[in-house]
Amino acid sequence: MSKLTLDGLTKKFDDNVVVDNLNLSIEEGEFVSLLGPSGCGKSTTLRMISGFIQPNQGEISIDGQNITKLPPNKRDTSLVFQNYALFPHMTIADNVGYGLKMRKVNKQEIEQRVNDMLKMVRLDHLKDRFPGQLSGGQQQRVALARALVVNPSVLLLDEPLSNLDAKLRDEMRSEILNLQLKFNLTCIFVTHDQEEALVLSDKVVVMDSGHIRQIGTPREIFDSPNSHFTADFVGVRNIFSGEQNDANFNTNFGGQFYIGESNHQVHKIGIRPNMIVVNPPEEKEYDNRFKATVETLLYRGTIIELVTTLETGEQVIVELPSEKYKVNTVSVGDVITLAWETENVIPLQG
Ligand SMILES: Nc1ncnc2c1ncn2[C@@H]1O[C@H](COP(=O)(O)OP(=O)(O)OP(=O)(O)O)[C@@H](O)[C@H]1O
Repeated sequence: MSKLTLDGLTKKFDDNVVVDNLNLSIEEGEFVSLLGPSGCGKSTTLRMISGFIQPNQGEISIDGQNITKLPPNKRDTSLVFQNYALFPHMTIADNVGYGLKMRKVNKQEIEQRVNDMLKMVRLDHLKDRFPGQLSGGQQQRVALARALVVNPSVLLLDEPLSNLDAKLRDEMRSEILNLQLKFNLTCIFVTHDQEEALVLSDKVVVMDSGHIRQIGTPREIFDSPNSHFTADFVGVRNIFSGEQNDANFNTNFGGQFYIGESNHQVHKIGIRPNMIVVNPPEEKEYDNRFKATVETLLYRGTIIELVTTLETGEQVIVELPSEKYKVNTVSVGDVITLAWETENVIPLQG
């Protein structure tokens, strides 16, 4: 039996359907990310699971028990918010112990569990402070401790890292993963950041306009996005529309790319910018080799980004590793050769 099941979950605000007939099963100990752009219904889904929003239709079950109508405090879930949502006039220890107090756990046990949890997130030395006296990263660790101290069956995380700077975000990611493994937690993590979803998750659920577009392991989502939407979301910046003709793909611009045999008709293809080779040696064979003019060049630290145009008019974005292509190897206006292997072409269903 799955730990958590969403069955036909639907939420409307007035006439606006923001979550549309969502079906999803999550296994015990699984870390699942809901990944999608702002407004696609991720937070609404999480709030329905936690009980803060009632669905119009559908059912939510934990361990096979229908919890759809239960109030938040009767569900075995904890929600961690993006803005921490700590109680400003309570000490850190009281914040962490709040859920236990509400559950009428005795004082001595509360103290013990709060201390243990604060040690776990390395904040026991700050337990008498107030939230305003802590940094953003520390406050987020308190919020995590507060969520975990009640031993939830399912931990719900709503963009918990988006207010933190890059370095702290990395640290918190590891912290969350360590805690998840330690407690074998079932986690649902909402994010619009593809890297975060890929790093943390066992399973990624890509959402668009209230619908699930794709479910897969991080590797499946990254290597084999099934649609234009998912491909675009995970960094496949070159997507061409057109028609397949045997092993070739004729783009709407009139270019012809070799894509090899395919089991089904392909109407779009994608190629990652880092999979395109610039000025390969003449003797090296590629299925696809085209002349292109460099339109813009952007130095982005570890990579150099080129926007180029093929003779047939397709725009092709290329990312070159900076260490390999020194300054002035390629300049704006240059006509260069682009090449890519057929195996790096991603067929898209739509
Ligand atoms: N209480 C509400 N009343 C009316 N519309 C709402 C309400 N809450 C959310 N919405 C709308 O529902 C849609 C989905 O919102 P939701 O917060 O679930 O998206 P999201 O994917 O989590 O986006 P974000 O990352 O920006 O939070 C949006 O169009 C939003 O404006």
